[in-house]
Amino acid sequence: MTVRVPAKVNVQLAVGAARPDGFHDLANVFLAVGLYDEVTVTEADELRVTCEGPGADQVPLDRTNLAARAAEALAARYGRRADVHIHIAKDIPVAGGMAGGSADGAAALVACDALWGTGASRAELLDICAELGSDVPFSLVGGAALGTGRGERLTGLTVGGTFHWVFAVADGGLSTPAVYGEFDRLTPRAPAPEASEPLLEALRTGDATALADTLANDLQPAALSLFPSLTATLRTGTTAGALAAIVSGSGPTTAFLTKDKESAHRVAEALLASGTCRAARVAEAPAPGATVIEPRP
Ligand SMILES: C[C@@](CO)(OP(=O)(O)O)[C@H](O)COP(=O)(O)OP(=O)(O)OC[C@H]1O[C@@H](n2ccc(N)nc2=O)[C@H](O)[C@@H]1O
Ligand SMILES: Nc1ncnc2c1ncn2[C@@H]1O[C@H](COP(=O)(O)OP(=O)(O)O)[C@@H](O)[C@H]1O
Repeated sequence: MTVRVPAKVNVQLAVGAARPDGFHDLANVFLAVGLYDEVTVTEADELRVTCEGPGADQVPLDRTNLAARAAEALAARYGRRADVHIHIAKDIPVAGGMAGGSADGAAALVACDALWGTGASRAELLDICAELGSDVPFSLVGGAALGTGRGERLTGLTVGGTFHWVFAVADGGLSTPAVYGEFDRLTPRAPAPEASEPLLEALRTGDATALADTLANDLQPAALSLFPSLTATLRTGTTAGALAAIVSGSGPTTAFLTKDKESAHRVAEALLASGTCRAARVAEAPAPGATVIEPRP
């Protein structure tokens, strides 16, 4: 059973003050983008995880892997053993602020559900996703959604067109808790987070210029503080013609919104030539959430 699952970019990430449980309340506008991991699950004697692709050496293969945790959570709920081999074909940058681990968790859950024929409802699967991590429910649904609470409570959003993006993959990663910690240090009195109406309108109408004017990431100053060279990457992309440049989530991947496909390829070439990133990837949005691709439905 093979499931394809997309990466995400946060077109708005409004962050409130730290809560007593250590998490932050968010207004998190997720957009799924067309960079995908593929997770294949097959029956085995015991739970085992393998991984191939860029950054595979940084992916844990033990029970801390989000895909393994997803399989165990579903198995526990249905009183069975999670005896599966999970193979992850990685294309989403690892530790890059594009929710690669969350994507693999959601994909493994959908794959195991289909393999075992559990018949779990969408609501049940979303509950398990929320237990696994704040970003995991969005990886399941894809498209675009507003995440509130710690990001796990989703409201689907309409997207009225295709957006063209470039993602600059940085040399190295950033830890999500470290970036939230730096946010707390830099923002002693964060206001309550609210979704931006003009941004939601730009998504609804599919207007790239309007979306570019409204992109906002409250974690960006913290990511730049921990990874100062990203400033040069952001500048390179806008100089090359991107409509806007932003850090993706907690970073260090940077995201560039462009007018069309041609412009995206020009920006990607300029980013690569500048030497300010390790790789530049072109992708369209929105993309569908975790979907079974093999056996063909
Ligand atoms: C920042 C975002 C933006 O979408 O993603 P990335 O850019 O890292 O992919 C998310 O908020 C990351 O979500 P996710 O990576 O699922 O986080 P979790 O596993 O739930 O939590 C990891 C840690 O991040 C911090 N955390 C996460 C979510 C949240 N609303 N407030 C937090 O403070 C906490 O320190 C927590 O212990
Ligand atoms: N299936 C997985 N793929 C990638 N990373 C994983 C996975 N499971 C757990 N992790 C851990 O999650 C951390 C964050 O990785 P990732 O989800 O790719 O980035 P981000 O949280 O920045 O979006 C990694 O450093 C890794 O230790």
